[in-house]
Amino acid sequence: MPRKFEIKVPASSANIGPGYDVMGVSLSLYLKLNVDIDSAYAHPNDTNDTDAVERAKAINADPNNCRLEYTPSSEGYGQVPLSTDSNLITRTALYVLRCHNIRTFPIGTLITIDNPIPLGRGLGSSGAAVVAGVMLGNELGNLNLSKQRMLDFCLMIERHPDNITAAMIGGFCGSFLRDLTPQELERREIPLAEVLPEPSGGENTGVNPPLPPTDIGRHVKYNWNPKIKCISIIPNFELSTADSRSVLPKAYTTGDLVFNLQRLAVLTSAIGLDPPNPDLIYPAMQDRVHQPYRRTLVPGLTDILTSVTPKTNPGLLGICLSGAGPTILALATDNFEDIANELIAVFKKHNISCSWKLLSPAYDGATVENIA
Ligand SMILES: Nc1ncnc2c1ncn2[C@@H]1O[C@H](COP(=O)(O)OP(=O)(O)OP(=O)(O)O)[C@@H](O)[C@H]1O
Ligand SMILES: N[C@@H](CCO)C(=O)O
Repeated sequence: MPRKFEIKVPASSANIGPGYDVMGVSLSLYLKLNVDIDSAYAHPNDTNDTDAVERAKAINADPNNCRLEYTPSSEGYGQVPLSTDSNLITRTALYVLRCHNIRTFPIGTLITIDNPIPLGRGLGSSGAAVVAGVMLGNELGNLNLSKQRMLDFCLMIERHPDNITAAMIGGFCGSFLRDLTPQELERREIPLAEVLPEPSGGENTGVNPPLPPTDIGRHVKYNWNPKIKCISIIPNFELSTADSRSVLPKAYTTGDLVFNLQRLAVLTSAIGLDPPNPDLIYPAMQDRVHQPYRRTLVPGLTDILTSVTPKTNPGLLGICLSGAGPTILALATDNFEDIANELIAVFKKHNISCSWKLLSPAYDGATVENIA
């Protein structure tokens, strides 16, 4: 049966200052997958229709029966792999399908991806790609997995829960990973290469990958005062999450941990209060667990985090590094353009140029809509 549907997954900003690997907010910037399945695409009747013949060639050349395209305006266009064995979204979908004994996509699958989320900038591009891939596998395999179960699959790939929980569930979320039994832990710590084999080998690969343990992640959704908007200042360079995690220490002092825990406890409620209080939010967004160590990777970060305040810029509530950086997230109720220009000017002093976006929380999280 031919079928068309759209998967939509929001960007996200993780940590929000003190909530390293714990907090995240989804943002109104959406990765979209347009999926069109018709077995007739693989065998066109009209051999004079050059588009149909090209489409069939691409589908039949792919070991997983799929033609994958990005819109030319997409972030990552010409950069991300289009082979379904290598692309993060389709590899993730194949992982989910193979866990359920389905080896490839349905014959004649066309996927067009529109991605406005900049890659490697701290706006959860990989989290959105993983969530989209898990939802794609769920739809293509008619698996009827719940969002809670889909999060387990996401956690086998992106192993911290903050971005993926916000992207899947929507809104302002807190999350943790439950204690796993030694057997479950062994399964979850299987190297990524064994979860997502590359190349996948199409239908000739007979071995199923490891199923995730059940209910790995636990989460809550906090209130977010809708007057609070998210200004994202996006520097023109990429910083991979892996590199940005590699500079963090293995242990912390009690003083630094208590500093973060105190702020985290206040911030989770302060963001829902009305009116939003900058005297509470600005200091509660400070952090001693990741931002101080990432200063070496983001020129100007110390300046940004200290020189632009609610006193210098009315309307501003708080500032932090977005995810692993280098994007800066500023929460504000007013004067968005002035605040953005001020932050861009600080980066400019450090020879970094930036673009900016005014975003809001994406309350619905990831969605699937049937088109036909
Ligand atoms: N839409 C996409 N299609 C294919 N691959 C993607 C897509 N989005 C992200 N990726 C992959 O994820 C990588 C970026 O992931 P990374 O975790 O380093 O940064 P991020 O997710 O943007 O930032 P953060 O996790 O700090 O929010 C890209 O280089 C690319 O390999
Ligand atoms: N909590 C993660 C988010 C980025 O994926 C980090 O800061 O490394």
